[in-house]
Amino acid sequence: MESKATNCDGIIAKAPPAPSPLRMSKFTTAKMRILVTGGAGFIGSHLVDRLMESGTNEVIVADNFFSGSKDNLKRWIGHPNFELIRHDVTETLLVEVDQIYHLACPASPIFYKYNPVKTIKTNVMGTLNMLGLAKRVGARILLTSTSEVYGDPLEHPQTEEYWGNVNPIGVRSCYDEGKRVAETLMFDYHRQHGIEIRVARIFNTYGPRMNIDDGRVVSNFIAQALRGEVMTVQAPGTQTRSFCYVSDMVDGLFRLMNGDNTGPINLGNPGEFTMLELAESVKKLIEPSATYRIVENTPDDPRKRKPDISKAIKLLGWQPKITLQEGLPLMAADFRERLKNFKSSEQPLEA
Ligand SMILES: NC(=O)c1ccc[n+]([C@@H]2O[C@H](COP(=O)([O-])OP(=O)(O)OC[C@H]3O[C@@H](n4cnc5c(N)ncnc54)[C@H](O)[C@@H]3O)[C@@H](O)[C@H]2O)c1
Ligand SMILES: O=C(O)[C@H]1O[C@H](OP(=O)(O)OP(=O)(O)OC[C@H]2O[C@@H](n3ccc(=O)[nH]c3=O)[C@H](O)[C@@H]2O)[C@H](O)[C@@H](O)[C@@H]1O
Repeated sequence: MESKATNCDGIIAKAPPAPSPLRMSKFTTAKMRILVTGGAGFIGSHLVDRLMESGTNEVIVADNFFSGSKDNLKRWIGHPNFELIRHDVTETLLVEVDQIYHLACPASPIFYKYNPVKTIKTNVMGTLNMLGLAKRVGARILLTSTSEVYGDPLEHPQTEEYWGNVNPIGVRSCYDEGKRVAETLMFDYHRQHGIEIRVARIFNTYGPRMNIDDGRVVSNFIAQALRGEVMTVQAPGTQTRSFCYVSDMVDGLFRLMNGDNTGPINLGNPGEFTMLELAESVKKLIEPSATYRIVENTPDDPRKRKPDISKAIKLLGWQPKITLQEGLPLMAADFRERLKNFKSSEQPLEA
């Protein structure tokens, strides 16, 4: 079967490995079989919901539960179309699938800096293993790369043509450079072996189900505001980010996987806010009594970030629908519920 996908240079790659004979049979009633690595995490579990709710897929999640949790998937455990495998992507995995969404990688800076060597292994060996699987079974593979490939950007907003400004030896490099190598591997497998690839560059995404102690800014501010703690704005507070609500992100990933373009494609919400503005929004929309203070920042924190999403609009017909003003209260409702449950499960211990 000829690959219709064009790569970033507009070049049509050689034909991909053939999918299984079952998949090619016009008599098959089999559902599309989809592997989601990192499917127990924040974005992954929302993606699993979307794939399972369609009713036309079998979904296999492979996750080592480093930053994800079975809780995120509890509504699907036991469903005949769903399988959950405890698996570390730095090891090989042999499963017969048609599509692979490769998300496995800790995403919060606190988590990815915890064991930086493991983060690099996850990005490099994990992506190699998933590409090897894609090659063996003829599956299409999508990598969730990141806006961090642009580093501390010298161009603003960031287009896909920008090559980035990344410190190769800093404390964020395990993630930033790891994802850059993962992208390189995707395109080399595409050019050399004809693998059908899709590369999404995701910009800061937030929403229900983020870990309450995830450490990223939106979850930190909301959890702090709801717990009556002071919000920690890292200096100088004028650094910017563009925040995308998770349902919009899942829709973008789905369109990219099922469209004809390899990417890389920026997926994010172009609305740009300083961290001080974010703290003010949390105060206004969620907890009027909330306060903030400026605290020390970490090295190499990008000073500004905003996606140019012209390609996603043109090639995927995609753009985010949910504004930060709409998304923050939706996330806060989920956090309120979970903090309440946490408190009530703590009570017997205190008694
Ligand atoms: N959320 C964002 O703002 C954002 C932005 C850019 C890119 N991304 C990318 O999207 C993906 C998902 O991010 P998220 O926010 O859901 O993070 P997350 O930490 O909630 O999810 C990552 C999942 O991968 C699993 N995992 C980590 N290392 C693994 C390994 N070696 N083997 C198997 N499983 C492993 C974790 O247990 C977790 O379930 C990541 O690849 C991340 O780099 C996210
Ligand atoms: O979107 C991306 O591409 C990447 O964004 C994140 O990186 P970062 O933007 O640094 O995410 P946060 O930790 O949420 O920090 C955002 C900003 O908030 C600030 N911050 C963070 C936490 C906090 O408590 N207070 C605070 O002001 C940080 O200094 C930073 O300027 C993560 O690296 C990845 O999830 C993802 O790949």
